[in-house]
Amino acid sequence: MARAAVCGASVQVIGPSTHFTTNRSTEQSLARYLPSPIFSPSKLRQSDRTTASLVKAQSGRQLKGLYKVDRLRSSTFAGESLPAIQRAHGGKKCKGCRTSAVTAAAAQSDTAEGFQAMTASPKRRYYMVGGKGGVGKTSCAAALAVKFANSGHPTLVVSTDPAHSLSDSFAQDVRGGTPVQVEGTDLPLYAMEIDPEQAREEFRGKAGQDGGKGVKDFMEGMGLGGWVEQLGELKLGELLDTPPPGLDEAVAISKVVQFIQAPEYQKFTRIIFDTAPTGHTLRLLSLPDFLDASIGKIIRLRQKLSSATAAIKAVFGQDDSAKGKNAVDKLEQLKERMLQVRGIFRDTEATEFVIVTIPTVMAISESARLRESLVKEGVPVKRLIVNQLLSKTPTDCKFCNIKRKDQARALDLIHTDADLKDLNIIEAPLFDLEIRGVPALQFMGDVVWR
Ligand SMILES: Nc1ncnc2c1ncn2[C@@H]1O[C@H](COP(=O)(O)OP(=O)(O)OP(=O)(O)O)[C@@H](O)[C@H]1O
Repeated sequence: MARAAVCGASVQVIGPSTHFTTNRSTEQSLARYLPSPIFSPSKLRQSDRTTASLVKAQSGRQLKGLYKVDRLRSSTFAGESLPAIQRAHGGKKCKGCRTSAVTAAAAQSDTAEGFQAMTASPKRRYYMVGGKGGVGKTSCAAALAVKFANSGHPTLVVSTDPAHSLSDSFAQDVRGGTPVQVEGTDLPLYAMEIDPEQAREEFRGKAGQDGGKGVKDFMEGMGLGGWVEQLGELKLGELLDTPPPGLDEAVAISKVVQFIQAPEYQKFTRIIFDTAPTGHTLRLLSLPDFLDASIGKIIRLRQKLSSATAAIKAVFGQDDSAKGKNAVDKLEQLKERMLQVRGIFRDTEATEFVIVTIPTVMAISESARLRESLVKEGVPVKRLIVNQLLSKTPTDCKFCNIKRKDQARALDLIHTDADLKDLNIIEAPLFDLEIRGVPALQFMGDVVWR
């Protein structure tokens, strides 16, 4: 993961109807999300002491006292700098950076559905958060999960990205493939990372060990060469032994679907998927159709050949035949679940894909391609989060001013891009500390999701 950027000593968020302005650093503002017991005066710096009274005055749900200020401080804070910023300032701290305001304008259009509307329905809703690698998908997904849980919705956030960072984001181990209650809070908040290797194992069959060659030879021998081409497309062996990119995630998501249909998980009314970077997601989207067509062919073929048991034995041997059947059965199961996944993806009532980007031409171009593909696949998209934005107010920091102009140009691109301009654009600031742990996520959630 990239280190969080640090330029900007205060946070100012301006929305159409709400104004949240503070002259404190993110770290200080964040202190209000911490439980009062941790504010032992001896442990606090002067700046924290001033916010301690704020915390005490806070009403509502309190986080359990697991997240100490020291722990929050272990990451990156204002005063440290990104190497590039340091270089721009000859290795010295930048006064301009320290005094500039990070501004997030939650520029929601009048027709856009705000967070309140997102929480309104008691029915289960799915949110898929995706975009280019490293833009802040996990942070936005986890922050949304905390926010939903905070608004009373039992929430499950699931990472289906084979390179997980949900555990890092919550600063807690949520690996293991089953929902784990998030510590440090009494919120109805659960998280899980799917172990791709474990999921893959479940679908790995012996029939794939020969790369599917036995199946092809057999079919050619049966005068069914025409099917071989189509089977070649399926790459049965690869599918089972070395799954193509996207299959891990498909298996992972289908596992989640299986999970959330179980009675004990019916309680979750908000389910958030922290998805893999764009390329994976696009392949994943086309997988249900691919599996449907390819596995469908195999299944039909099996039906046609059911009388040819002896010939099957000749190719696979008694045992291998059984294993081959088992593998195909597993694929059939996978196909069924993938069809359910596709159903969820395309359910405009229940599902929304949230694209996260950063204000760079490359990330925006990728977001536009993602949106285009999502439209083609019939996946509903309403929102685009533009993350890590610098304040729009010029300061005496030369580097920041150049960067700011660069970001403004990138933002203009969004507003004119045919694939993106109709989306509800949510502008999220670049915070001056790394977003990590429940209090930080809660802080981010309150800024981004409004
Ligand atoms: N608005 C922000 N301000 C400051 N830091 C941020 C912001 N958004 C994300 N970060 C930080 O950027 C890093 C990458 O974020 P995150 O893991 O959420 O990205 P990702 O898109 O999920 O990455 P990957 O594609 O690797 O899964 C983390 O250290 C996170 O704390």
